[in-house]
Amino acid sequence: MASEEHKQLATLIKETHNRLREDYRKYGSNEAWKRHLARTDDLQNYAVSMQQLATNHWSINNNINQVTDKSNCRIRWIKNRCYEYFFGGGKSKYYERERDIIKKLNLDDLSDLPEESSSKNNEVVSDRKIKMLDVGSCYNPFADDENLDVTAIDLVPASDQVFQCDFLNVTLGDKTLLSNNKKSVTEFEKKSFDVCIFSLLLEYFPCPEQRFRCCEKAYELLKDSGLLIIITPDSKHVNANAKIIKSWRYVLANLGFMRITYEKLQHIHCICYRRCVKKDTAVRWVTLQKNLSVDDVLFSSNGKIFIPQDFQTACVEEKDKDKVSSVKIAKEDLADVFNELPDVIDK
Ligand SMILES: C[S@@+](CC[C@H](N)C(=O)[O-])C[C@H]1O[C@@H](n2cnc3c(N)ncnc32)[C@H](O)[C@@H]1O
Repeated sequence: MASEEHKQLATLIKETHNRLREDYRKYGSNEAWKRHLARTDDLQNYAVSMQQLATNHWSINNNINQVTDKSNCRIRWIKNRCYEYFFGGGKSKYYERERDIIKKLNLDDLSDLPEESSSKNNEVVSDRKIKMLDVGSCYNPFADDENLDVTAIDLVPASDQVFQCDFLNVTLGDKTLLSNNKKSVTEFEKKSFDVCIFSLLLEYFPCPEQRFRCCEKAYELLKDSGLLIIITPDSKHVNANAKIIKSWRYVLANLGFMRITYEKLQHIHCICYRRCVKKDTAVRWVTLQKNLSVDDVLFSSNGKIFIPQDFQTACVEEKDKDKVSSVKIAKEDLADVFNELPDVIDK
């Protein structure tokens, strides 16, 4: 049973999400986002509540005896995948796989993809820390890991270790620049991160295009062979929203990301996408999909990342509405999912 305080914190988070979605329906994405950013007190309260829920309530409620698999939480899951990939040979494995695909398809010559040993793209990260960008970090849950060099950003940071930054609107360029007071990031250097984390981030946005824009930005910011790791809440059975998860794979493959790991834990989907050195290698997966219905909005709207909540609102464009009936979506409110995350949080 959730405590009174727990319920209050979750309610505040729900209300923030609901207000943003309501504004999106009324005013469209740009105006809704502007109004959202102007509610500075609400955002500050959201940041404090989110941090308290994650670090006090969810971790206290997390009955360790019931958690047989210690990786059954998002922060640990993310760290484990990073270690496997960057320190445990995963990066070389997928690099070689990409070379094989290119050879097989004669997509290109291999001059940009040299043999593993001499490859800069494939440099092993063992002699340095993994350079991580944690977007929507809130309180920097990765701060204590000595193998990670973390840049944590949030709209409204809950900790001094987190830079203020609106990822949707931040400029990407030749170098990373901070504001004069060193509290905000004003520009990010392209291709400068090994891994980019979206943990419980994408569903914050009410609009499919905004989620896509975040993924595009991650693509620009990652080095070749870098990882985008997405954690998204869903307490339903793995099959309930499988079609949506497949559509993410489809849309992100068209961007140049190859899905390399997928796991459904009790309350979350956990996914790793690898930024291919050659975009064509990722796009190949799309061309191999024979049974996708092009009439289905999930697979016909490039430039959009859908979540189940989109189909309970007026968020789908008028012209796409007929197609939505083919999508079986679990009726669920995102905000409720935040009440159900005890096993996801690890301290
Ligand atoms: C549900 S919280 C997740 C916090 C943390 N990543 C975790 O897993 O516990 C979502 C966070 O994303 C932040 N956020 C939303 N939109 C953002 C944006 N455009 N740029 C940066 N942060 C954003 C919010 O302020 C909020 O702190």
